[in-house]
Amino acid sequence: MAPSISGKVKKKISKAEKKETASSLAEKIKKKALLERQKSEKSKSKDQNNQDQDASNSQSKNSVETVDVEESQESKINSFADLKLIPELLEACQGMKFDKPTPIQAEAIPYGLEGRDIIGLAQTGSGKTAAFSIPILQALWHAQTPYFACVLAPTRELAYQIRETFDALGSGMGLRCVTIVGGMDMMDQARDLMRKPHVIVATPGRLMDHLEHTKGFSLRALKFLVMDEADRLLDMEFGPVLDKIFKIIPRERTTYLFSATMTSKIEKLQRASLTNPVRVAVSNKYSTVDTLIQTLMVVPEGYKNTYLIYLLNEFVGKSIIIFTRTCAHAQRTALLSRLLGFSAIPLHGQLTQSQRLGALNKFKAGDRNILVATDVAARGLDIPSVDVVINYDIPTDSKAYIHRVGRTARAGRSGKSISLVTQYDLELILRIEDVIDMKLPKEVPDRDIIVSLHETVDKATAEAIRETKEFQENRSNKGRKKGRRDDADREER
Ligand SMILES: Nc1ncnc2c1ncn2[C@@H]1O[C@H](COP(=O)(O)OP(=O)(O)OP(=O)(O)O)[C@@H](O)[C@H]1O
Repeated sequence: MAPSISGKVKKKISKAEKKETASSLAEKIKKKALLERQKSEKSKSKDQNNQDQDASNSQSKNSVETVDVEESQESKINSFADLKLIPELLEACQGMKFDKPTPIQAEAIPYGLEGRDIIGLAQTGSGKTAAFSIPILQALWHAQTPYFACVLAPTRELAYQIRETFDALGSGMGLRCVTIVGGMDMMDQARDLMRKPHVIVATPGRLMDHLEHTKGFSLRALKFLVMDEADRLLDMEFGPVLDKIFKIIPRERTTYLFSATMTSKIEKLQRASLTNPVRVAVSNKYSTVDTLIQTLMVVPEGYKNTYLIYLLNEFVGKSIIIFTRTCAHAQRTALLSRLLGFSAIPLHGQLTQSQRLGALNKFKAGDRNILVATDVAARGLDIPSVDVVINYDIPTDSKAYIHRVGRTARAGRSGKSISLVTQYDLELILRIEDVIDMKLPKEVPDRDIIVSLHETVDKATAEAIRETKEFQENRSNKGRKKGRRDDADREER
């Protein structure tokens, strides 16, 4: 046991020394905490990826009984007419300018029409939503019963988007579809549910609220359950509420799991209680699309915002999504961009639901050409015009990287992604390169421009930090109820 400092010696330590000791100690503690955090983040993502990897390595044999349908098989389906769809659906596809089925649609829809459970795996932007909507609508045409299908999505914005696809495809068949998500009025939703909708698109938390509290509403008649972004929904933070939902919906039903990145963990898939599912995989486990150009920029400490503004200058006028790890980063980065004359808007979980929908609509309409978002916008959002995705913060989960960059280069269009990499991110980037099975080429900015920008950006950053603090104080002063978060955005703070 190290001898403790004697009383006399202690007295001699001057106040200044104590302060000095304290501040260097604080510095040490901060550094240690940062290292701990990075270590735990790395080990968490390493565990996550290793588990996934282990399970996928051994998954084919002892996984849920499935039939792999690889794209390599020459698909017999070359047109929507080949699918023998009802005329109303054929006309809807034509109206949406769907000339021919995408690979996932050509492979999955026939199994759906046969009544099979499906695990659908296809790249981002490849038409998975229509792949699961069409068989449901074809079956609904012959059944015409309320509460026929329920689609679960991990975020509110994605739920709205899926509802739009159902409305468009079901436009000729008197479809009644409702969206049930957090952050919106419960009474309005209860009224919508009493109108006996055919299809319910929901985030799990709010759906469970209604199943527990809305009189007369039940899913006893349910025939189809879809989990879009299924691997995300089967993550632990949705565990308890999903288990409750699985307990009260009929086991006699058709179940679809779709995603661009699928979990192979057997127990997770079994929780979704699939019956002899067919696994339709038209891409390998984790792949990004070929029309996407992906690069990275190594950023020196303290220069991240300058590099970001350098890129915004490079891509002036383009439609850009910037992804950050936390709400505060999203708010601050949007404010910084606006202070420097860019048309940016934030989207994150600390905004009200109407602010979130407003931000997304402004971006979709082109009123703002830069959306600064947390991972609440990483999955599923389909905004055809997005030209560039910038990873301001590198995601700790490699799957989040695939979904983020998949917001561009959709439906065969080209797109670009750039990731800003600091010395703390090297391990994460190596893991991402390993998962997507490609080395991300480095881009080097024009040094002179960086130097000329740095001071201005630094000043604007200080102002953006001040305004972000103000935003967060106002928000907590309003005492916004800490409702349950539907959004699976575990890294939002
Ligand atoms: N057969 C088709 N022909 C042309 N465009 C299509 C077709 N099917 C879907 N699309 C369009 O492709 C875009 C992407 O579709 P969707 O959002 O369903 O992709 P996704 O695979 O679900 O993507 P993500 O994995 O990011 O959720 C949408 O704009 C959709 O309207």
